Amino acid sequence: MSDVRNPPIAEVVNSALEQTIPVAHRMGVHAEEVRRGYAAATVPVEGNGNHFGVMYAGVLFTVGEILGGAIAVASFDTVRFYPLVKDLRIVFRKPATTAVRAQATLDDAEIDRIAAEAAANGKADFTLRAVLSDADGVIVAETEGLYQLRAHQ
Ligand SMILES: CC(C)(COP(=O)(O)OP(=O)(O)OC[C@H]1O[C@@H](n2cnc3c(N)ncnc32)[C@H](O)[C@@H]1OP(=O)(O)O)[C@@H](O)C(=O)NCCC(=O)NCCSC(=O)Cc1ccccc1
Repeated sequence: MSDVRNPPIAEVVNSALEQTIPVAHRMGVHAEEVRRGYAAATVPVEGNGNHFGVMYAGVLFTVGEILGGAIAVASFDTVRFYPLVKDLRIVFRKPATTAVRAQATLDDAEIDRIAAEAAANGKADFTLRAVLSDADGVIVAETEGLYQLRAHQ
């Protein structure tokens, strides 16, 4: 249940995405569920194809990578800190011919470590792994990103 003053975090993320990363919004990347330690986002196949009729690699990269930002919004103090990505590896396991859903988790102990380290040092690195699945639940790609939570200057 939400109201205008207290929208669900996924709505906050979608609004922020539209404003701050419009290229991802234009792809149709949409945060579906976001809470402390968990983020899931989807992207449609329509408009996101490539030269041999499957989802373009950059679209898969984007829907996986964006979870680092979404999970940070729900898990950390974004008034003091912002997330960035330092490194991201992606494995393309199967061609994606349907909408794709990406999801990632961070456990409580890791969230606490990152928050404490960022508070003490002004920055904290963390690894986030995402799994990308098609409409039949087939894993089409996996990502492993090295992110940093960094204090605003
Ligand atoms: C900051 C760091 C990650 C290095 O960190 P560390 O290894 O811990 O090293 P250290 O802290 O020592 O800093 C080293 C040097 O960097 C300088 N510096 C710091 N900040 C700034 C600044 N703002 N502008 C200019 N310079 C800055 C800092 O002063 C220092 O300079 P110095 O050596 O003293 O002269 C750097 O490699 C970097 O900016 N890489 C590019 C990252 C990038 O562009 N990613 C893609 C965009 S994210 C995205 O789009 C996806 C996304 C969306 C939503 C949510 C999540 C993800």
